[in-house]
Amino acid sequence: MIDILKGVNLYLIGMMGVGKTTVGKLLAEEIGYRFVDTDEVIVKAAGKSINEIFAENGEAEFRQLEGDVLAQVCAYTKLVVATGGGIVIRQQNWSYLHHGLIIWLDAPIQIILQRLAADDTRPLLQDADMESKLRSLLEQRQPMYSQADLHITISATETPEEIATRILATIPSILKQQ
Ligand SMILES: Nc1ncnc2c1ncn2[C@@H]1O[C@H](COP(=O)(O)OP(=O)(O)O)[C@@H](O)[C@H]1O
Ligand SMILES: O=C(O)C1=C[C@@H](OP(=O)(O)O)[C@@H](O)[C@H](O)C1
Ligand SMILES: [Mg+2]
Repeated sequence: MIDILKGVNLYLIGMMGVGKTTVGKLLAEEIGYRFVDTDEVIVKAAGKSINEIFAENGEAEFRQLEGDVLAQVCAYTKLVVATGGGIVIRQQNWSYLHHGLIIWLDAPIQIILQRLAADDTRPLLQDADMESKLRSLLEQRQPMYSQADLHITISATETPEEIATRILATIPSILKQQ
């Protein structure tokens, strides 16, 4: 796997709660890559939480920081990058994502709802009607997520380890197509 990837970065995209951060760490361990989470880099650089950035600086500034972080990490190789779910909405981010292999983790809304029902760290989901909010975000973003090189649909019972294994098993076939 390491040989055929030739150091190319893996970028995980997809909705909040699909498991980009969780699965990304496992993928990196498995293939001996370093793991980067764009949200973690932003939080460290800003010295405040994602909630605080959204509340105090606004979403537009968060998106600017997110794009800046992506541009910086693209200079490195051998990375698994877990992105934030909204990274796909800026067209210019795609020029960076396309430096590597883009993997869309996709899960039914019901799975995401279960996972994030008690979560208060995603400012965009602090809405009385979380399900409608998720549906409208997905509707808006789906055409962009579908530009990924690899589409992985997750079932309710699949563990992060199983998902990472499935991704790694599928990568050789997409590399051949490119
Ligand atoms: N395959 C899985 N099965 C069960 N729970 C999961 C799975 N993947 C992630 N989770 C849980 O779902 C929540 C969101 O996962 P996270 O990796 O933060 O998603 P994302 O980075 O895509 O927003 C976390 O509580 C995590 O532990
Ligand atoms: O979908 C989004 O717009 C967001 C997703 C979050 O990351 P995760 O996808 O890792 O939850 C985080 O970047 C921020 O709360 C905004
Ligand atoms: Mg994440």
